[in-house]
Amino acid sequence: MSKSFLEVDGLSKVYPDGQGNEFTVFEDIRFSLEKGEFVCIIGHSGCGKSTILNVLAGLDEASSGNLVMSGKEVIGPSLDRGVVFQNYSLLPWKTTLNNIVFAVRARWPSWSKEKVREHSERYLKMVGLDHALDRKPSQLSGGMRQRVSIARAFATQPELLLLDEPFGALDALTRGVIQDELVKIWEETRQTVFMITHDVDEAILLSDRIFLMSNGPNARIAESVKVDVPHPRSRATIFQNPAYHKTRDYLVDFLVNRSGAALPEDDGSPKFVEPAKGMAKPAPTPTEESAAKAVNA
Ligand SMILES: Nc1ncnc2c1ncn2[C@@H]1O[C@H](COP(=O)(O)OP(=O)(O)OP(=O)(O)O)[C@@H](O)[C@H]1O
Repeated sequence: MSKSFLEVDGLSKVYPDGQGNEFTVFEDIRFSLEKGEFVCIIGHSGCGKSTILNVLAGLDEASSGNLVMSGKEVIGPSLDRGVVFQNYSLLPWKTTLNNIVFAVRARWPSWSKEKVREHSERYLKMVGLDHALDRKPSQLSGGMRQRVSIARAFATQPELLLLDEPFGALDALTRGVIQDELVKIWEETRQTVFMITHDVDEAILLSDRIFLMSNGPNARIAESVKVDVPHPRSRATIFQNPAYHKTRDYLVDFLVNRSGAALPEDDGSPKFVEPAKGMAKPAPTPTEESAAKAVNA
């Protein structure tokens, strides 16, 4: 059987609850990613999204389970996995360009100075920052800093890019502009991305698939939702596609009505659903009996 690029098998995270008992944040998390896929994960606060991302990054350890990328077990952090957090972590004493150069040089130590510079500039151009190469982070807006962080992460071409709510701290207008830039840079590079977001529209704009997590404790990745909207996508036109609305309705219904009790398949893998082909799980129509119970409750 052919293996996927990334295989996550039976991951769980358990903390002591401070009263001598254990608290299971999530359990039996199973999923796979294919090379070049963009997958977002959505779930209510506290279900364990950041913990899963940190485990993928090698910055945290799972209590149990396996993680295999390109046939090799993932242990500890590596340049093969790049991370962008909500709060940009640029080196304040270096210019925009040199923040990228620093990372590119670490990734390819044998490259010439010219090649490193040309490569770094190309990625800054992709996020519209070629006019700000010589500015220090303190001379950039929050949105510009986050664009540098994204350019830096893509420029080092990690096998897997992990984005933890990268736009969470930005205002809605800036967020929209950078979402379009992220679409553009991903269209050009087609890197494999795993991203956390709380924004349903952002997830649909960016993803090939969206993982839906049930609420914690004992959270699971219950569903894998296909986003059947052709690439290239743009914020300005995506809402014209009927698949966008069907997918959106499906996600909102999950988050509002179903995330408390949603379960994956019996083998632990997420249920695969394609909302564009019709609501895979319509809300149950109330029967006379259930309606009477609801009225009398
Ligand atoms: N060091 C720790 N000790 C005990 N519990 C922890 C620790 N770190 C995280 N947790 C708990 O693990 C759970 C998952 O946290 P995590 O940050 O992964 O959730 P999340 O889904 O990313 O949340 P949010 O959407 O709010 O960012 C939370 O209930 C949190 O309180």
